[in-house]
Amino acid sequence: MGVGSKVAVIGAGSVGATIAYALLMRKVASEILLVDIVPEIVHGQVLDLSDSAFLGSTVIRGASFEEAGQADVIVITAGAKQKPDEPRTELIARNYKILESVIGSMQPLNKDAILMVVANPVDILTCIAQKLSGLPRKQVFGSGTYLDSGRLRLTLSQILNVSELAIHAYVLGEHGDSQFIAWDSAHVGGKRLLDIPAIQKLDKDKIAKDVAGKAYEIINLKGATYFGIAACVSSLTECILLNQRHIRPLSVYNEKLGAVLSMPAVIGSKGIEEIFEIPLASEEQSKLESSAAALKEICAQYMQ
Ligand SMILES: NC(=O)C1=CN([C@@H]2O[C@H](COP(=O)(O)OP(=O)(O)OC[C@H]3O[C@@H](n4cnc5c(N)ncnc54)[C@H](O)[C@@H]3O)[C@@H](O)[C@H]2O)C=CC1
Ligand SMILES: CC(=O)C(=O)O
Repeated sequence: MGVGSKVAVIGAGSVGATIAYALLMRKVASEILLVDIVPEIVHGQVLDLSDSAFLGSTVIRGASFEEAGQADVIVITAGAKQKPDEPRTELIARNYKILESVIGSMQPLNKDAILMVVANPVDILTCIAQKLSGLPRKQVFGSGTYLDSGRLRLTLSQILNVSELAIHAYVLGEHGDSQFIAWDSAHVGGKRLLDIPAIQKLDKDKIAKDVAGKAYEIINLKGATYFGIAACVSSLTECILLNQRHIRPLSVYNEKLGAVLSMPAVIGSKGIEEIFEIPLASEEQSKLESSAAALKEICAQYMQ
């Protein structure tokens, strides 16, 4: 556990509360501060979550926006969620206002805070948060395609019958409809995935479609997704508090493309320590560039 470390979770709905629960179970922070615009939600979630806190020694409590702004790690989940079949980008008008209000209410922010954006559309909101927060860019990133990459690794692990942890394969670009799989750089146990016969005969377009469509499928069935993202955020928080320097596909600013979107990045106690340029096939590079162009344009509209 990061001794004395405080993690603030803004937005105590399904995603915020499940992240708080995952953090409690993972025992990574000393204190979790839960914040929401609706005080009754915070009160109810804190009462419920505190019943699970005996499994660790983390304190969970409600807090003000000002107090949350002084935390070591601030996770922003506040925002509207997708309706069935609604693309994430359609949330931008509603969630831009919420993000502006949340960041404004937390000012002045702890200058060393790491701000992790989870609310959607995560790439565009991260781009806006980098500007509004006033923090250095390396301290502000989004959960990006870490969740999508986990969905891909789960599928591949079932095909190859090996642990997900043995598979190094990324979904990159937008955490949304224009995402793509970086097949060319993917490997398992030191072997290129594309050299393995079981992978060669796969319908890769179908895999990409299923991975990108998994959130839609879950939302159609039960209204929201929250367990997968909670696992990702609790793991990223641990990585920050313990300076683990794992490489994760996260929404980060790409200098060359002038846009925020997912690339593999080293994450540690100072936030994004380095962005990893990985080899992409020419078709993958084109997909990355067109994702970047679309995201850059939307972000620019909100930055004027
Ligand atoms: N990046 C990712 O991979 C994922 C992102 N999400 C996104 O997370 C967001 C939250 O989803 P859910 O928790 O399911 O929604 P939810 O509706 O259950 O919770 C949202 C919470 O935000 C609160 N809120 C609204 N305005 C606020 C403000 N100004 N300040 C503080 N709190 C405010 C609401 O009161 C509500 O409690 C959505 O944008 C969703 O699309 C969800 C799953 C995965
Ligand atoms: C909702 C969302 O962004 C996801 O589950 O991927």
